[in-house]
Amino acid sequence: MESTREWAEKQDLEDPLSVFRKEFALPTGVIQLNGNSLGPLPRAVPDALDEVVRHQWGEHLIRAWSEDGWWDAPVRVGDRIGRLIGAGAGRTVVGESTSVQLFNAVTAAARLRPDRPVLVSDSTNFPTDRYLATSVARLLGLRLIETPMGELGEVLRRYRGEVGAILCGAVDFRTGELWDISRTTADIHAAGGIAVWDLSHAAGAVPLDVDAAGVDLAVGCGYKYLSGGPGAPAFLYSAARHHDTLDLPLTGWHGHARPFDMADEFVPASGIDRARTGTPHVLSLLALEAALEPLEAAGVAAVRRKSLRLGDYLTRLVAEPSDASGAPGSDRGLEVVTPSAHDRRGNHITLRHARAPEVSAALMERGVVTDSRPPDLLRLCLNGLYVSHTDVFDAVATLRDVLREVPRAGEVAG
Ligand SMILES: Cc1ncc(COP(=O)(O)O)c(C=O)c1O
Ligand SMILES: Nc1c(O)cccc1C(=O)C[C@H](N)C(=O)O
Repeated sequence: MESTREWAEKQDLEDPLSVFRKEFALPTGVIQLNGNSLGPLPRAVPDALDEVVRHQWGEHLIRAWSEDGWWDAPVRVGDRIGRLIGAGAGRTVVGESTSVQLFNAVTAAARLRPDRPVLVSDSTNFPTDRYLATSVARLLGLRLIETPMGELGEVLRRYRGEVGAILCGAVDFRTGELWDISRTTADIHAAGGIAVWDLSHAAGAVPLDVDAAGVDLAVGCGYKYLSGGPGAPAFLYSAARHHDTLDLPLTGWHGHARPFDMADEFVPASGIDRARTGTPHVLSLLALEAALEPLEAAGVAAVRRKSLRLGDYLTRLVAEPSDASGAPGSDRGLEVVTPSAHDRRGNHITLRHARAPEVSAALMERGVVTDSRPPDLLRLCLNGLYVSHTDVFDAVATLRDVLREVPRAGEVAG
């Protein structure tokens, strides 16, 4: 009987991934369901940082750039993230914020199609993506067309021959909807465009194969499913076929072919090294590197399988009668927004409730960490790497308690 806590506990006992939970320093009494915003602290990180700070920086000083591998870290960590997203070696670099890398990638993509006057941007994407696409269009004098992902095909048909860079979000940060990267990229190529994907809500959560999908450029956060910590550097991927012609706007000296020549002119490095910018944020970068270990050991495919099971379990529990009167969950004003099909959803489940911000705040007070997005969306991120069936059971039980107290819009609490 999956509506009992005992059933959930049994699933956890049989779960091969349950060993990975102890790799994270999860606070007692807290259920962490917003790893799509900030992943929890991997236990390996404090010791790794201690080593970097006290030993490498403290004792080796500038020698650490070579002796401790600081110089190579952006590409070394890039290769490790590359393996998680289906990128061959030498195609992914780590550094800067996601926003900076989005600017870098979209500008470079538009420059790969200098004769194309239109830049397309996913209107359902995270705001920073949309703001940056707008800025790139202004800077390069391009016409910006914003479209929801569901209507991209129509836009590509209408502007065929005119579209250059197209910036898409792989997973809708609000609804959790997952888009077909391979098919969409093929459609973009058929229209002569360059596909730039924001993989922030997909990397480390959904099995990806950016090389096989023909993705041109991709960017993603280091602090969500990669658990690299607040402000962890982002990654930038570029297909190898673009490396020689990639004209990135951020021409920092670490991306120079011979940085220590201290030459007058910028000559881009070959390969993905040209996407390096300036001195990397070494502490954050090495924290991210240490954070990757549990995910690498578990494997994205296994984590995804479990996360999908957890998502199915959560939606079934939410739909169950919520009280003795037999009222189904939806009668408490809840609606599941995220598509149920596995190939159409990312790793968070979004519920609609008229008072989502209050519900999320009340859950937080009771130790269930979720978040809400305006105006009425409650997001619950189910990362199979550290979230258990029991967590889901307890979170839904708490949600029911909260819904008894938080009235629907226009309803008096009772
Ligand atoms: C899809 C997406 N892109 C980008 C970002 C953030 O960019 P940055 O790390 O620069 O704040 C987020 C979340 O904050 C996001 O969800
Ligand atoms: N990046 C964040 C931040 O700097 C502060 C608070 C939240 C975030 C997030 O990551 C939000 C997240 N990208 C979202 O999907 O809404």
